[in-house]
Amino acid sequence: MYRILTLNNISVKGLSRLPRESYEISSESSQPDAVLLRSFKMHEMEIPETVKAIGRAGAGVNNIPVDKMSERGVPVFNAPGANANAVKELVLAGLLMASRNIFPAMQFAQTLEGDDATISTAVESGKKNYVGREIHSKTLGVIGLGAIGLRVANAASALGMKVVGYDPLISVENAWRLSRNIEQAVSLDHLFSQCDAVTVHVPLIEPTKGLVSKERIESMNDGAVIVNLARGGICDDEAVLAALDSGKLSGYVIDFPNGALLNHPKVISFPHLGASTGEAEENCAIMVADQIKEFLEDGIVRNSVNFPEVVAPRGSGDRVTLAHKNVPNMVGQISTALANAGLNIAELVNKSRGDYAYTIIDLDGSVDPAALEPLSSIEGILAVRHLTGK
Ligand SMILES: NC(=O)C1=CN([C@@H]2O[C@H](COP(=O)(O)OP(=O)(O)OC[C@H]3O[C@@H](n4cnc5c(N)ncnc54)[C@H](O)[C@@H]3O)[C@@H](O)[C@H]2O)C=CC1
Ligand SMILES: O=C(O)C(=O)COP(=O)(O)O
Repeated sequence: MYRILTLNNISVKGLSRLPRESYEISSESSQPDAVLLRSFKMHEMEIPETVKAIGRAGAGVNNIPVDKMSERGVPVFNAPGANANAVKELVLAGLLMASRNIFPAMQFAQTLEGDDATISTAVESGKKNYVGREIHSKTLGVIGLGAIGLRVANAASALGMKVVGYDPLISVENAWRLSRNIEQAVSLDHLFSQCDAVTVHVPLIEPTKGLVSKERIESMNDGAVIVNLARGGICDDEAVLAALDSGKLSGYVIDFPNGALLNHPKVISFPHLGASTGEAEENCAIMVADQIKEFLEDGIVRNSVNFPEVVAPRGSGDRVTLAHKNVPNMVGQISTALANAGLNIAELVNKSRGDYAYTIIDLDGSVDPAALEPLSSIEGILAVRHLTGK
């Protein structure tokens, strides 16, 4: 029986991929084999030694101590692209809300009273206070052309915007999928200097902290809009508020409000709503539950953010998986330890990614677990698992 600890509500469609005959799923499991979560902040949590994998039903992993898990040989999985359409749609909604003063105009409409003729008169005289700007022909900068940024860039271009993109690490696949109408910005400074609106779609990591800075905002066109459905901390909030007050910016759309932003009339705050659609919640939960199942049952690593992708069809014998440091002679030492134990390797796959590597070994027949004990004492080995033949 595998034990799964859930730290957030995970879509039932996803959880149903883990059959109850072999999976016990609980929000209170004390010795879990794996953890499933969304935005729960794990940094302060004592993560039990029994945890072999963590599955983030979503994209961002800044709520998970990924480095600590890497050192324990624990893969952290996410669900790339599974909520990207949901975020794209809310980005477009936010951009339109900011451009057309939709929220204050709605608030005005809700205050109207009287008979139909009175309301109609008030509507016609009041609307001049909410005149907006069209997004058509305006320039949108999209920072980060991953699953979300790619979709936002293509959709905005289809709506008639001039789109400029920036992503020095863009994947080949996404570069192919990007509309050829999207221009490539040579630098972030160059992007900001030509934009009427900028939307950020990068992870919150050291190089992206404060990326939307005072200087860059000042270089934008007057009355520009910033959209941040990525993470708080990517924009310098103090600079954004000053630019809203001076009129340099006309709107700020944020999915991660804080005390300073909440009451500003030009800030459009959403309660971290980007991925909150039934479709996205299901997609994410299904993807990550499948990946956790494959890992627990077959040691397969797919869509991990800290270990390489290692997919190998299962043989009939026992399987040994090893998460280890990416240093010379690991495979040599592992093979020697197995040979010393009299074990014959049927298949071996080894892949590395940065400082870490992962090896799957299929053995001939079944193996006494004691014979595998020497593997754990090889320097640089982080986690060893023995999966008995199917
Ligand atoms: N508001 C919400 O509910 C949601 C927010 N997010 C946030 O959006 C972020 C992006 O999500 P996805 O597009 O799915 O991730 P992704 O991993 O597909 O795309 C991220 C892109 O950012 C690029 N990038 C990384 N560092 C960069 C830098 N310094 N400058 C420019 N580009 C850089 C990468 O090359 C990659 O193409 C997530 O990390 C998460 O923080 C994601 C989903 C939902
Ligand atoms: O996928 C992400 O990065 C998100 O921010 C979505 O978070 P959530 O799963 O809605 O708590």
